[in-house]
Amino acid sequence: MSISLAEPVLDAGLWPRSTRPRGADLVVGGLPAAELAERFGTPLYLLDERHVRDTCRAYRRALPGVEIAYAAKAFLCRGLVAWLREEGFGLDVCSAGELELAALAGMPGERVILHGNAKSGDELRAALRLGVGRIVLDNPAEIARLAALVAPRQRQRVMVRVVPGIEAGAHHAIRTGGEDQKFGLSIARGDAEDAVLRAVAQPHLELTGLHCHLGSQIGSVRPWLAAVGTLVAFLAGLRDRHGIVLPELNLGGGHAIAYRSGEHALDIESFAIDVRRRLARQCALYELPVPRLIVEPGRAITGPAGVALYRVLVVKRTAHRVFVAVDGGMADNPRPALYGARTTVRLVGRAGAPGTRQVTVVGRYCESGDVLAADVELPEDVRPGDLLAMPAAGAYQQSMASTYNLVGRPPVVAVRDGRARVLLRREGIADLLARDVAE
Ligand SMILES: Cc1ncc(COP(=O)(O)O)c(C=O)c1O
Ligand SMILES: N[C@@H](CCCC[NH3+])C(=O)O
Repeated sequence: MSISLAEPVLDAGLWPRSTRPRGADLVVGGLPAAELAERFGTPLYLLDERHVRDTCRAYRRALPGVEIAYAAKAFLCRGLVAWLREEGFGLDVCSAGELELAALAGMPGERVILHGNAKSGDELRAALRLGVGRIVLDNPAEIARLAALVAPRQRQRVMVRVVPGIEAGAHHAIRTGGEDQKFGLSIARGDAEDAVLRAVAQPHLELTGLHCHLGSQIGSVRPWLAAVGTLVAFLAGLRDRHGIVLPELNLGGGHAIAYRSGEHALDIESFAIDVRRRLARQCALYELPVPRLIVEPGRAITGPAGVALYRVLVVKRTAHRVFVAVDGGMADNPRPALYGARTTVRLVGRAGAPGTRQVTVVGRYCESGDVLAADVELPEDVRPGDLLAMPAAGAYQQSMASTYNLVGRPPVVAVRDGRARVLLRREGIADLLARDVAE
């Protein structure tokens, strides 16, 4: 049986859980996509609040006793931080901007973890002022710099980011566990051990443990199991050689989600069971106390809860392909251009012709590489004015958006139980011009 994309069939793993077909439209968070596009304009990003909250609860159920810090770089705004705070999550931040927003949104400082391979003095000072739970040290010089900033009677908790020498992640640009990259300190070269010794020698720093982040969009538990092996062996070495026993282990994020039919998200329950079992076994082997775990998922929390809506402006046939040009593109979603990322596209708001044609969905920006979805099937009568929806749009799209060509960034609207609430408003030309202060 052949199924046309115009028919109301949904791949349940791709769209926010509240998504339902209604005629030719999709209803998300109880609201028809076409109506939301009319009301808020396009491009438009929707975020299903219940989906975010349900995912947080699934993580907490799967990982009792584990500290979970959402990676703010995936997407951040005050409304989201309020949901995360209520769901018992912390926040992983990597800039003074993310840090200040977290504080403004009422995230308790002790639940915040500051990262960064090149933190500025202002960022370190802001972290100390706001009382962040942990600062993750990424290079030896930072250890003395931070220690010098801590007030005389204060003690700042820190972790050391280590490189376990494990390659994992969907694209070379988002792999951070291998030896040849800018983040962290190599265990194999002895850099990590040197940093641990420097950190424990600082009376104003309290070293609580190790951090490692292998990469992003990792679909199998295996790389983390390998990392646990390496990290526990290193912990045992620290104890044997220096009498240092560290009580915490932060395994970072990187949990994969599905962008297209047939792709699988990382199974968080298997992750929880397998990682904890491996950790317990390795620690027993070395007679080490089992460290308390921390994880930092970003994409897995907000990615699947998001939908991007675009309006078709132009359909152009060339000798090579049919281009469907929409009113957004690489500035609001740079992932296809940066990582060759592939996504799903669906016509919404009207029933298309039963037959499909292969098209390339492109953006409106002045780059030939501004391709949102190459070689996808859409109804053969796709035309200007049509509305296209793309799922799994809640992470690393808005947060990496730019104002290229002086086009403002789209709004983000939370949907829940038939109600819509603007989280981030559309950036207008006045916003863009306001930065330009020279006469
Ligand atoms: C230190 C750290 N933690 C967590 C994450 C979150 O990654 P993801 O959104 O893939 O879960 C990242 C980004 O890859 C990171 O650099
Ligand atoms: N921006 C990347 C993820 C980077 C994670 C950074 N540590 C993506 O869209 O896949």
